[in-house]
Amino acid sequence: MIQVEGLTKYYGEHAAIRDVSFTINPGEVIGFLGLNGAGKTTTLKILGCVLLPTSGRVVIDGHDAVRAPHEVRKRIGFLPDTPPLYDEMTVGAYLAYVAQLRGVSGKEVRARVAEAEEQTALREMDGTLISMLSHGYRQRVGVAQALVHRPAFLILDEPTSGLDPAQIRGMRELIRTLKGSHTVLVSSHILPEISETCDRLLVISGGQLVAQGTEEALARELGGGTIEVEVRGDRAKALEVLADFGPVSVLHEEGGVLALRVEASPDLRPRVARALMVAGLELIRLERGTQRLESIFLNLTRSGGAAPKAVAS
Ligand SMILES: Nc1ncnc2c1ncn2[C@@H]1O[C@H](COP(=O)(O)OP(=O)(O)OP(=O)(O)O)[C@@H](O)[C@H]1O
Repeated sequence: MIQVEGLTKYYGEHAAIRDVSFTINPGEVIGFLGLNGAGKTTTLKILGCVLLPTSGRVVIDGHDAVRAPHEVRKRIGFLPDTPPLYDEMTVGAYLAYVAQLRGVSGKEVRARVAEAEEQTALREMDGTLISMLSHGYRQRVGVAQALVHRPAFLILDEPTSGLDPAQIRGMRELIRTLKGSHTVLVSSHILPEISETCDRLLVISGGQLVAQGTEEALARELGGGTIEVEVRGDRAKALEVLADFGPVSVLHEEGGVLALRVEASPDLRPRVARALMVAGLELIRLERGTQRLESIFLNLTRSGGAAPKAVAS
């Protein structure tokens, strides 16, 4: 279990994070969501034992990150925003070096390197110089170095940053395969990525944790969420009916069918359906919108950290 209590970090006069507290249970995959400069990297570096907090504490499986960093480092694997790779080494040699640094015994090193390469689909790159790797493969080596000592807890800072769509899909699949065997904290400012891979979200804004919970629960608590409908009939009437529920946008219009999105809680779907039918519109489709997480996120971060703290589960 990971317990973070009242974590604060000042850079000079500037507080990068303030009074951040959360708990992560074994086996959970947690998304750490925030805009640029929100304080994600600072928090993750403290959890990764590469930065000391100004105040507050991090306890991992009963070990305090400041008082017992060695114990904590054994239990965590950290992919920083820039992976610490040595260009002049081969992938295999680098991973073996990292394994030894992290205390893996000499006779186990080869097996652990092979295991980490297997997990990150790097087997065929074992003998390749790191300087020859594409950005996507370098990210994978970054994840492999975080896994090589078999830590229970993995911290991944923006693992998909700079990857192309195919590589992003590969990284998402990799994170999914780690689910169950590892506890994972993965940061991102890319919403769909977090939504697809994580069990629960921590949302940080202006250095403060502004919400935590499942996507469903946050949508419920914070009134975020959208409803999408397709209707046939009087266009102006459809817009008028939906505007009673929230801001409306037109998604597309084809063959007399109008697709619309309204920013309203998906719980209101039965009322929206009734209102459209009462207004004489032909209802073709009505469902929970896919932009749900984005609207929650924008609601939470719009006020730059002044949003009320919401805990939902
Ligand atoms: N070494 C540093 N010295 C001074 N200020 C810093 C330092 N590192 C970060 N900051 C500031 O602390 C705040 C939080 O930065 P942090 O890098 O933790 O955010 P982030 O959420 O990871 O952002 P990004 O997504 O852009 O990486 C920002 O205002 C940043 O400018």
